This record gives sequence, structure tokens and C-alpha cells, in this order.
Amino acid sequence: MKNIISIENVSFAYNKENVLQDIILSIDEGDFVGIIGCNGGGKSTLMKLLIGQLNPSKGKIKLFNEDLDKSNNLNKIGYVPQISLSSGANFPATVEEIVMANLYSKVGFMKFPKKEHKQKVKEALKIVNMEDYSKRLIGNLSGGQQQRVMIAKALVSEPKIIILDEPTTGIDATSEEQLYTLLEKLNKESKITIVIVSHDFAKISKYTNKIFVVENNKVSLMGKENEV
Ligand SMILES: Nc1ncnc2c1ncn2[C@@H]1O[C@H](COP(=O)(O)OP(=O)(O)OP(=O)(O)O)[C@@H](O)[C@H]1O
Repeated sequence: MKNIISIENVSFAYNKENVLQDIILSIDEGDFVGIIGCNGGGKSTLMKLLIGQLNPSKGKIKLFNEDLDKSNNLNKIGYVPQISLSSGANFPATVEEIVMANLYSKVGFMKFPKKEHKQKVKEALKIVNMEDYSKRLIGNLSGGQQQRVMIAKALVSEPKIIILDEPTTGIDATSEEQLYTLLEKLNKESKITIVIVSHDFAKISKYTNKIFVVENNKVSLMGKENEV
């Protein structure tokens, strides 16, 4: 399988606090990757390094075989950050506005979205089964529905990889199962590589083909590859 992300001996520290040390990690096209580990272990930090929001203090990250810091391919990664559902409750934006926000670079500054942009938003919302909610304020949706909108937002820019940081926090078991089923479909049918951070080992084991454990400043691969 084609390698799309490779982390080579990367270390990272916030000020003097060493969070990740000499880590090695490889993700191939079509992988469904789980990232687990204890609280404060460095999972979110690792995700932020993958999307170029943080830079390694040592080592190299490659995206599609190019140095990530010089790469033009960062737009091929869709990122669904850890969200606090309560903080978004009063956010005065509709579902379609939230998803459209990821097309602003295509729409252009101070310009109105064209028909084609609206169509893309509609298609992304259809994939996550939220097309009937496009005019609703984001704060008036359930936690599971808000997460689906965030995935539509990531999908609208047609990514090759989607990275999700604990997307099931605060949502019920049924919505969680639906979310994983949706991710599985995107992975199998749309061939999108998925990287998901979670505390739920049982769920992660069921859906992923590769699991990395972030622990004691290190990242190790669990012996699960090729089982699925
Ligand atoms: N912006 C920051 N500045 C300084 N330290 C930070 C910053 N962000 C995170 N840290 C510290 O880095 C360490 C790793 O944090 P990180 O958020 O990556 O862990 P995590 O594994 O995602 O945790 P959780 O499971 O609780 O979400 C923690 O000790 C945290 O306090």
C-alpha cells in the first residue's frame, strides 16, 4: 500500500515540557487508524503535528512523500478537532454556513458562494445524512448531529485523509455507532484514509486496521495490522 504520512524520529516539546520523543509512525493510503493513550499523553499534539499546526522540534514529517512544512497537500487533510459541545451551543451560524466555511478559499474573500459551492455543501451534508438540517443553527442540534456537520465540513474540501480528535465525546451510544459506521463507509467506499483519536479501545479495535498507542512520550504500533 502507498505510504501517505510518515513521521520520522519526531520530537516535540511545549516550552521545556517534552511531550513526544523520537516517534516513528507510518500511515498508508486506505488505512483506518486508531490513536489511543492516557489523558495528557500527547494524542492531540500528535494530530496537530500531522496537520501542520505545530512543528516538530526534531525529525521530519512527510505527507505524500514531501516534507510537510513545504507541502502543498495540506488541503488534502480534513481535520475534525476536539470540540466542546456546550461552547458551540450559542454560535450564531447555520449548518450550511459552518460547512461552507471550508470553501471560503474557493469562494473568495467578500464574495458570495456560487451555485457550485452550494451544491458541494449539499452533497457533503447528504453524505452525513444531515441535508434536511442545513438551515438550522448549529447550537440547536444534538451532539451527534453536530459531529456529523463537522465531518461534512471536513468532507466538503474533498480530502484524502480525515483526522478526528475524540469525535464521540459527549454523544450517546447510538450516535457513536452511527458515526463509526459513517467513517467506515467513507473509508471503504470513498477510499478516504481515517485517523481517529479515541479513549474507547473496544470501538477502535472493531473498526480500525491499525492502532497506535501514545504513552510515556513514545508512540507504538499495536500488533493488529493486517488482521482486518
Ligand atoms: N498549548 C499548550 N501549551 C503547553 N502545554 C500544552 C499545550 N497543549 C497541551 N499541552 C500539554 O501537553 C501534554 C499533552 O497534551 P495533549 O492535549 O496532546 O494530550 P492528549 O493525549 O490529547 O490528552 P487528552 O486525552 O486529555 O485529550 C499535556 O501535558 C498538556 O498539558
